[in-house]
Amino acid sequence: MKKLAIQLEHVTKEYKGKKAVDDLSLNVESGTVVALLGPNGAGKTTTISMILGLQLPTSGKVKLLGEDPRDIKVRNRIGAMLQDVSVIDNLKVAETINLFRNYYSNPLSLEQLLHISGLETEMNKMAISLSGGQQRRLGFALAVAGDPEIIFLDEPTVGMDITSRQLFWETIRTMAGRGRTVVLTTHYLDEADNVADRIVVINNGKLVADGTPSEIKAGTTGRVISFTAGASVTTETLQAVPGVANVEWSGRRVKLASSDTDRLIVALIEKNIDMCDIEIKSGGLEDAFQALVQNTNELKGAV
Ligand SMILES: Nc1ncnc2c1ncn2[C@@H]1O[C@H](COP(=O)(O)OP(=O)(O)OP(=O)(O)O)[C@@H](O)[C@H]1O
Repeated sequence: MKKLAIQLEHVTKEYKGKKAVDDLSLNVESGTVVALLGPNGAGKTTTISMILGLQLPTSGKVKLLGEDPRDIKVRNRIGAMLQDVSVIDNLKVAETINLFRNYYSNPLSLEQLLHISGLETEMNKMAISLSGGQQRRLGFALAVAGDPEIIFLDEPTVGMDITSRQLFWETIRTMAGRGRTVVLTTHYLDEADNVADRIVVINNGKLVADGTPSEIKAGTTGRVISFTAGASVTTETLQAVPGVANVEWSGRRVKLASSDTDRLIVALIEKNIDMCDIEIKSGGLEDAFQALVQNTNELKGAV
């Protein structure tokens, strides 16, 4: 069996009585790329910051590489790029990278780090003068400067252009190929689909799905009904149909995600919704995600 890089046992984090993370249990094997998905406020950042030892859980246990995350020996073996990347004033890109390399006993070379962050031509620029996307790439170089065993990336590709994103994901796959564990959050589901070995979906602080991208997509959830709606159909008329929460429009074409498309189509017909060119199919990851989130919100509402 592979070694466990991360262990969460019944972890809960409360802020003023409100649970940001609610009884979350999760094991991550070394060498896996895990994408943590969930809508805004689902608890992804809070989960990562507890795994990193930046926040303590209200209850439950967190282990990183088998140890307490706050243990200094563990901290040297991990790298993190959090949402706000800030750069040091008065230092050039190469100087900033070298400063971080000096913290570690076996850092990657400056050349490697400039290459994987795509910052070779910017190496002599002041870090503060970089664009937002370039600063995130610098943040990535700093996160991996020590050649960490586990890399945490909180929405890493925000602000990056398409070329930078591609280089970035290639680097992540290469690192995973070298046995590194990568935990990332993203709102770009196609990226999670392409890069992750495993997808963990969180909603309202709870785990709602866990599997490979194809397992998540193949689940009973994530089926989609789409149709062209007649002029009388509005978001309000659709939301009055049982089982409809989110209505997605594209011109007159409507898309409804549901865990039970059979029941939903019957309900739409019963309500005399004016529809033509009806299609029912398994959705992509985006659809699976929408349906999972919608289902757990409905369950929460029903409690
Ligand atoms: N320091 C804090 N004090 C009080 N509430 C907090 C604090 N940090 C987070 N929360 C709350 O905990 C919940 C989870 O927040 P968290 O930032 O972990 O979500 P997220 O999934 O990372 O969201 P996003 O996708 O928007 O980054 C939210 O309701 C948030 O308002």
